[in-house]
Amino acid sequence: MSLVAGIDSSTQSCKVVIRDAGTGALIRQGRAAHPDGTEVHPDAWWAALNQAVDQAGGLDDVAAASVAGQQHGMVCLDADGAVVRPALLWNDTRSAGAATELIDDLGGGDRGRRAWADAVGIVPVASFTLTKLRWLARHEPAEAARVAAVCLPHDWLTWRLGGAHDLDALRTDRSDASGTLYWSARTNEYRHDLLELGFGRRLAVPRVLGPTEVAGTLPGGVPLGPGAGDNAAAALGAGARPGDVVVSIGTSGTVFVPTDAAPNDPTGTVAGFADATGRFLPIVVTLNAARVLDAAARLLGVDHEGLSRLALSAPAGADGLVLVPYLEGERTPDRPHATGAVHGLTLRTSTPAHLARAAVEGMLCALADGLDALVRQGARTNRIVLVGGGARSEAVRRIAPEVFGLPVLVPPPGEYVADGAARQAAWVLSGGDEPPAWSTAAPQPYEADRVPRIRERYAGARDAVVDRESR
Ligand SMILES: Nc1ncnc2c1ncn2[C@@H]1O[C@H](COP(=O)(O)OP(=O)(O)O)[C@@H](O)[C@H]1O
Ligand SMILES: O=C(CO)[C@@H](O)[C@H](O)COP(=O)(O)O
Repeated sequence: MSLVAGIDSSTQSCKVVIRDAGTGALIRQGRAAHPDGTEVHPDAWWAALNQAVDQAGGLDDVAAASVAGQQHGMVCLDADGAVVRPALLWNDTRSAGAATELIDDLGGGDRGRRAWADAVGIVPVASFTLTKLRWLARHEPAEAARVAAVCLPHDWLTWRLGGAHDLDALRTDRSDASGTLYWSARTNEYRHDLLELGFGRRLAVPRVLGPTEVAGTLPGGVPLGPGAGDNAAAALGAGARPGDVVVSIGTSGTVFVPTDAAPNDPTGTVAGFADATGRFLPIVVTLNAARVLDAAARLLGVDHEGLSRLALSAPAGADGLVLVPYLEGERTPDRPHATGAVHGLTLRTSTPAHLARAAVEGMLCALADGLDALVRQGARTNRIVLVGGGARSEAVRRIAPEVFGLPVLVPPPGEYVADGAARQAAWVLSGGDEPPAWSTAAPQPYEADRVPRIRERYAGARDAVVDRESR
């Protein structure tokens, strides 16, 4: 029996799974927390990775390993390979102004957005790496002057695992490269000109590998796969089939479908990422998902189970109470400075149950808006596959079909991003055109009639929010 390791360095924690390369059976696992905040030194990810690997019984007996991770985070290295400053993460919105400037640089407004979508398949918002590089160049010129190379969280961790020091040894994969604004999933090429436009000069960047190319080796010669962005890895781990829309409720909320054709959405709502199999991954991402539930539970003084029970005890639509979930600002829609809001308070709706229900519905409505955008881009949508920490909530599982209007399948709770990385590692070993077929446990189906008034009421409320107070 050969074993493979899959690692997910996500926003809140690092998760490691060790699986049988042939069958996919779970053998061991581990996890360790990451620090809070939207600016994190990569050394903290390295420490968590080592802790999670130790908890998973080490990597001495694995035949291959791959790292997946949160996308877009700006990891800047100097000429000696040292980290220049803590990484700005995907959910750090300080570069919102830089995103607007980059759109202006290519003609401004709709023209600028279309130019970016045509060039690299995505339109600048604060999440994407190049906006962070522009922010760095403008606000920290001394640090910017030291930067010799830029890479992403999963690239850096793969490089460290391989014991490399040389910037030439940096590797990435198509899925993560496609979220930078300086690599095109459609042409499979870097746009060094756009990197220079954003940062002011060219930088070394990782070589972009195909789905089963080797990115380095662990001590002892064990191959490291190319890795992937977390959503592409989740698609691989959840075994999404044509017509399956994956909805992941983690720190971010994501809605995506693997496709053969590159999407092109000049509004920027649908990002044209690549997947981890050589295809594409049209995706809509929100900044507010599981943490909205965390916040609602905190506000109501209950745990997740309590929140779920409360939400399910209120009527569908919460008698008109609507929670707009922009607690971290928002990326889709592009409202980086927005705050959340509660609308429809009456004596009747002023109960913990109504608020709990409104929190679940509001978070899901934002994702359902994303699903509509994917459909406008031609996505086939037969059913929802619900994953991520928030999918553990019974209320989320039962309310999701009412909001999405599609059957919802919930695979057994698991670490689908780490599983996708493990499956990629097994694919590196097996070779061939397709990843190994792993048998998966049957998902739990959830069906309910669509309740149109939930989304209608949300649509009437979602723009009525105020911006964050400037600090
Ligand atoms: N039963 C539950 N109900 C609602 N949310 C949950 C539940 N269990 C975990 N979560 C939340 O899920 C989030 C973690 O999910 P995860 O997918 O691991 O996130 P990430 O990949 O962004 O680190 C946390 O915010 C956690 O509080
Ligand atoms: O920004 C994106 C994708 O565009 C996020 O998916 C991040 O990659 C982090 O995801 P989680 O840690 O919430 O899974």
